[in-house]
Amino acid sequence: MSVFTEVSREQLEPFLGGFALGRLIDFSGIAGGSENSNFFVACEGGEFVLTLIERGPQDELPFFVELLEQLRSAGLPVPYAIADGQGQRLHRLNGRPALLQPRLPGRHVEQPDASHCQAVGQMLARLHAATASGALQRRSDRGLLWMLGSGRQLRARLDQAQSAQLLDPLLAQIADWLAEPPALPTAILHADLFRDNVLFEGHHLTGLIDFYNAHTGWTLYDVAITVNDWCLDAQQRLQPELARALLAGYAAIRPFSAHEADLWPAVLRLAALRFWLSRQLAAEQHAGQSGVLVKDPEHFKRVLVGHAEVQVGLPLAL
Ligand SMILES: Nc1ncnc2c1ncn2[C@@H]1O[C@H](COP(=O)(O)OP(=O)(O)O)[C@@H](O)[C@H]1O
Ligand SMILES: N[C@@H](CCOP(=O)(O)O)C(=O)O
Repeated sequence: MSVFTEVSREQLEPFLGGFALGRLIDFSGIAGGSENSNFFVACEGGEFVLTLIERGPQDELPFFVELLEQLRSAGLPVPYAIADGQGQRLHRLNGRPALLQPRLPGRHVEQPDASHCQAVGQMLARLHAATASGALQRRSDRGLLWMLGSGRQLRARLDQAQSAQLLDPLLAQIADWLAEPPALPTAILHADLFRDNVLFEGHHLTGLIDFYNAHTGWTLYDVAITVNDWCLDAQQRLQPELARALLAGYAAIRPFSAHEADLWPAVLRLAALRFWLSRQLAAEQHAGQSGVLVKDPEHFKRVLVGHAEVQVGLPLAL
């Protein structure tokens, strides 16, 4: 499923009229998304992406508009909400909040090599550097407390050996972190920088998209989320060459501390658990529904198992 709310030419033309982008040439729904309704829109004045927001707290949309403006000002290749002739960036179309953004060039990389991973690491560090001041803040609805609660529910469905091996140590760690949060650097995290949210032209990174999970958090956690998607082999174990390249790309801009290096194995597992839990939840919510793309929760269980088999430490400056 990708377009939840259809848009007609009769609705789109007057909407676009407010932006002075020339005549509408063509538009089509985008099949790739899972959260919102997205359309590629071609006008005489250029190529755009129209997003109708389907879920999530709508009063938080100004946060995302502001975040993307801040990242754009820092020179990152991100989409941003285009202002109409009245200076409005947030709109409504067909009963939904609507944003019009530039269409970024490039394609998703299915099978990254070390050079792609290094570029992703660098770009993630730039994202964190641009937001580390703390001027913008957002709480995650999938933070440690949510993971502890959802993890305990998942535990009840696993056999004892599996929960003892995979979940119990991690849930104990989360409880400790909640009681005494570690002092780690924070910034705004993308928090979902998977391959389907990055665009490349060859080896040139041309776009970061889909910031709707962005929130304030430990930058190390964002690195872990990213490594857990970009740097795996076919059995969902870390591929050391790819992980080293991504971490080196990141560290060239934001060096890691010894404290981060100590916590890295646990944070990497935490990041795997987060998506195991959210996929499990989605699978249960959408069980039996046709047309809804449900991603395999077991994938992230295997990532967690893989972290016990292959480890790649953080590089530290000498
Ligand atoms: N600004 C953009 N430029 C180019 N392609 C985009 C842009 N925004 C979205 N897309 C395309 O649309 C797809 C779905 O967008 P995404 O924001 O990931 O949707 P969802 O939030 O529904 O998952 C992306 O995978 C990408 O191919
Ligand atoms: N990239 C994620 C999907 C986004 O996570 P969400 O549960 O916060 O919408 C995945 O592959 O599971």
